[in-house]
Amino acid sequence: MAPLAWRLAQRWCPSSLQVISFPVLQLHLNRTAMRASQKDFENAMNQVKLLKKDPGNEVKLKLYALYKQATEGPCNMPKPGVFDLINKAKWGAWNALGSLPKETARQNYVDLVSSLSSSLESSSQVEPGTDRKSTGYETLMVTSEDGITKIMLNRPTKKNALNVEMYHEIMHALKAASKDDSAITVLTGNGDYYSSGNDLTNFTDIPPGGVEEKAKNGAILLREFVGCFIDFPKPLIAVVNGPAVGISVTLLGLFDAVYASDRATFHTPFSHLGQSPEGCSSYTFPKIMSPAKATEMLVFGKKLTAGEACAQGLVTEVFPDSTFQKEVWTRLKAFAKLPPNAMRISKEIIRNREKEKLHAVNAEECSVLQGRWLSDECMNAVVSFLSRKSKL
Ligand SMILES: CCCCC/C=C/C(=O)SCCNC(=O)CCNC(=O)[C@H](O)C(C)(C)COP(=O)(O)OP(=O)(O)OC[C@H]1O[C@@H](n2cnc3c(N)ncnc32)[C@H](O)[C@@H]1OP(=O)(O)O
Repeated sequence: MAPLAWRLAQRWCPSSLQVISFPVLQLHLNRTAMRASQKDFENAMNQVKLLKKDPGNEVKLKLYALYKQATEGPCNMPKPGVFDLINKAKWGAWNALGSLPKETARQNYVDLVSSLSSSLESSSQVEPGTDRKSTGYETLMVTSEDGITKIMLNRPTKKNALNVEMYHEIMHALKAASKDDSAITVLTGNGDYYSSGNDLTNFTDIPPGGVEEKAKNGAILLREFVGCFIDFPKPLIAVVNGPAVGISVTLLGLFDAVYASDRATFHTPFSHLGQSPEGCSSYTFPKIMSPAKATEMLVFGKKLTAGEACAQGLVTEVFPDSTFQKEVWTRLKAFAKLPPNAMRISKEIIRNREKEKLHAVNAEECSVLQGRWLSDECMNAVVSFLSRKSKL
């Protein structure tokens, strides 16, 4: 039996299958299960040697840890002494994988190398100062043109739900955009949705450490992810092309401007999902729109139209859907011609005095959410969605 199904059955379906449609979950798990062969693993090891760019220490540590876990299993080395910094870091990375099965570590190693090969290769092909299209991403389309780096969420058939890979790719794309020669950065969605928020299937892949480890890893990922938005140094603009849900809404409080189509809606149904606000919205929303209006959205899950979101200050301006792309991009191209250093410095002076506070809020929200993810309220909501029993 697949681990998630087993755990959910144990924990949330005490007497019957009324809450969870078991075959649906099982089918879902079968569809998503992938295993790398020994040959794939060996190919990946060879690929690492061919990487043209140094992927950096953090990634090298991840590779080391996954390699050791895949070949030897859980960490079996004694913890190095305090002054043995390099071996201590390696030990820490390996030990953090706990009892992750060898096959999963092998698969994660292969995935990581494959993402490195594509992203590093694509960036190494870029000539400085030239327009470019990055094809190295699985879940994004990233282009840089006319002084604008556009990060487009690209899972239109899943309403641009953010799976774990997408969280990592967005962080990667933001880090790259913060250093490239564009003046402004834009986040938008491909298809009819801006984003349906966190991909609820993220909850299905339960590691051997159980739901507690899953929740802990989720909180670490979320904190790092939101931190990238807090620290982003250039003007960051959201082009909200359609409905936005959950984390794709809460993050808007960290953007410097938000342009929305009149088709867009803004929905944060955290209580319905047994969850709590993230993306620093527990701090930014009351400041932007008043505590009572923030409560309507974040606690009672009130869905706002684009016009309402604009009236409450979350959205900068709303455009008719028929002319949205044309009008917004004309405007953005004009902004991108402004002196980039002046824009950066002005953003810094507007945002910097809040940064420390935002990081503290982010940490607190992630820790609260970690607890919520372990609650029956949350798990029932996820199971209900996955078993096709509910939608927002
Ligand atoms: C680790 C960091 C965690 C950060 C914490 C973040 C919290 C949040 O973001 S909370 C918000 C979570 N989002 C949702 O609860 C939305 C769930 N989705 C829906 O309710 C609906 O899909 C819809 C209202 C967004 C759209 O409905 P509809 O127009 O009828 O389209 P479908 O439901 O048929 O969707 C097409 C396709 O996409 C899949 N999908 C859509 N959203 C998600 C999602 N958030 N997670 C996973 N999958 C999603 C949907 O299941 C369909 O898939 P297929 O059936 O395979 O075609």
